[in-house]
Parts: sequence; structure tokens; C-alpha cells
Amino acid sequence: MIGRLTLSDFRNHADALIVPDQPFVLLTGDNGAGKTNILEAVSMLAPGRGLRGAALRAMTRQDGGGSFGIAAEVDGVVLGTGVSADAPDRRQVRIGGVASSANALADHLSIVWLTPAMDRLFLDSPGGRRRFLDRLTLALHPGHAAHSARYEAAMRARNRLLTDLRRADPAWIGALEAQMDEHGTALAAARADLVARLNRQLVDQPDEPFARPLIRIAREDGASDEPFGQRLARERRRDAAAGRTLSGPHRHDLDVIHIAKNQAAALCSTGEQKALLLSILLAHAALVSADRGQPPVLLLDEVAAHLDPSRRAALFDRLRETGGQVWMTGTEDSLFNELNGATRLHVTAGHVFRSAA
Ligand SMILES: Nc1ncnc2c1ncn2[C@@H]1O[C@H](COP(=O)(O)OP(=O)(O)OP(=O)(O)O)[C@@H](O)[C@H]1O
Repeated sequence: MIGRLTLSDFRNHADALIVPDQPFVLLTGDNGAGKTNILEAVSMLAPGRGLRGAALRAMTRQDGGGSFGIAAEVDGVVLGTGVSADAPDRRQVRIGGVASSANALADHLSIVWLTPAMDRLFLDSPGGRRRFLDRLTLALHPGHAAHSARYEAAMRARNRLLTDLRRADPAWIGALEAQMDEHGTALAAARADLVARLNRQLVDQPDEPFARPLIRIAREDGASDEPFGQRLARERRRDAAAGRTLSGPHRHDLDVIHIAKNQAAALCSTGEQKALLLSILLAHAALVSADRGQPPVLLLDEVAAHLDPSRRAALFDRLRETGGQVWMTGTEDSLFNELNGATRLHVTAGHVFRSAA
């Protein structure tokens, strides 16, 4: 749980302080006030590029001095991240005052989010679904981000060598494939573990008011029992001709079925797709809570707006049951009238005020 959050020169917030003292943190305010920016700041307390997937430069306040900082107190440890003006593209991370890697943040806090952009998650390309899957996986397997980074780095290096296969040193390609094998196998295993446990968790969930999903990993690269490293070696020529690596966990996809309708998520209505995502998030929160003894922090950007009042009330109840901290945004205070146990904040033009309860 985040006990205290400070932002400096982050997006439109020159200087903001938020001290949550309730399980829910509600951010309300007009369009463009800076609500999502606060969720994005929180999302930067996890490995990766945050909930917008934006470049670090874009996060630096336009009229600021070229640096930004985010700091949060989590169970007595201060997690900090930001950039300095002389290195605006290099993310710096400090944990308990000590310079650390961004991936180490996953040992302290798991953070999962739902944003309006994810309304198209099941319709858009697999990349977004993989990022979502990996974000969920990271909460159970804190080493997942490091495996992912090393896998991608080895794959990029292999792809470069394959552009001139005849001159490339086969031993060097082999070494890179061994790294891809090691980290790719770990990636795939962690994802498979997450999916299996999520499905077990979802068995006990009701079909209403949120749709119950069945989750699978789809393999665009074709299922194969062949050891991954061996497969990469066998497919060198094919990959060289394609100009990229065609097999591996970077080509796996998240496949979600609406159980009651026996329908793929992509065919479901927008509201049903959102309900499927909420079910996944709620089941995931229960799983993480049981596994790590600490539920994830949930960042829900404008989730309440499109829910009818009874679903909204059910969502608040279910979120409360997770026992974790839930950050929510909305333009209307009235959407959250029935919600008890919330730190209510009003955001306007990059300023955050505590609202009257
Ligand atoms: N680097 C930056 N420096 C200064 N301002 C920025 C920067 N990046 C974005 N902004 C401003 O932040 C505002 C958007 O904030 P945000 O997305 O948090 O709004 P919001 O309150 O969530 O609005 P909505 O209800 O429309 O989603 C915009 O006015 C945008 O111009």
C-alpha cells in the first residue's frame, strides 16, 4: 500500500502530495485536470514504461527544469523514480535511498491497471494483450521483467546477426539462442503458471455481474514440444529470410473466452469485454494477495463511468474485498456517492485538493 506519494514536475503536476489514509483513493476533476497523470505516476513505481507506455521525456513537465521525480512510501520503504535534466531518457530508481534497477521495484509492489485505452485490448494487436499478461504475471513472479528484458536483448542481437547469416559466427548465434532459450522458457513458464492459477481462481467466481472468463495462451508460432533453443537453431534460415525471429514467447497471445456465452472476448460487446477484464483483475488480486500476502495496487482509470448503478455497487464491493489499495478516477463525484472508505481528492489544473468527505 502506498502511504504517501509525492510528484515533482511530473506531467502537469509541478508539486503534488497525496497521503492516502483509506483503501480507496478517488481522484475526481474535469477532463485534462491531471487525474490519469497521477495514476501514471503510480504505475511508474513498477518496472516498465507505465500505464501509457510513454517515453520518459513526455513525462517531464513542459515548463519545468527538465527533470521529474516520483516518490512513494510503501510499508516503510521509500520507492523513488525519475529522470534528471542531464539524462532525460534514463530512468533512475532508488529503493530505500539506494540506486536500484527498475525491475527491483517488483519486489516491493505489484501494480495492475485498467485504462479506457484497454477497452480495445481484445480487438487490437497481440502486443497490448501480452503486456497485460506480463503485468499480471509480474505480480506473481517478480523476476519476470528481468527475464523479459534479457530475452528481448538476446533476440535483438540475434536478429542483427541473422541479417548477414553467412558471415555471422554460428557459435555467437548459438550463445544468443541459449540465452533466449533460458529466459524465454522462464517467461513462458511464468505466464503458464499465472494462467493456470487464474483459471483455478476464476472457477469459484460468479458469472454475474461480471462475466467469467476462461484464459488461455495462444501460440502464433505454433505449439511445439521441441526444446526452444534447438528450434531456434533449426529455424535460423527461415528467421533470416523473414528478418525477425518467428518463434518464441514474444509471439504468444492472451486468449480470453466468455464462458457463459462460449464466445471469444473480441466478439463480446464493449461492456462485456470490460466485465471480463474486471473479472480477471479481481481474481488476480485475490491470487496475488494469497501468494504474496499483499494484494496488488489497482489503478482504475474511469471504470465507473460506463457501469450501471448495480454493477458499480458490485464492483466497489468486490474491490473492497481484495483488501488492497484501489486508485480510481472519474469526472463526476456522484459516481462514487455510495463508496465508503475513500480518500477523496479533487484535481484541477495540476493541483490536488482534499475534498470534503
Ligand atoms: N509533460 C507534460 N507537461 C505538462 N502538461 C502535460 C504533460 N503531459 C501531459 N500534460 C497535460 O496533462 C493533462 C492531461 O492530464 P490527464 O490525462 O491526467 O487528464 P485527466 O484528468 O485524466 O483527464 P480526462 O478526464 O480527460 O481523462 C493535459 O492537459 C495535458 O496537456
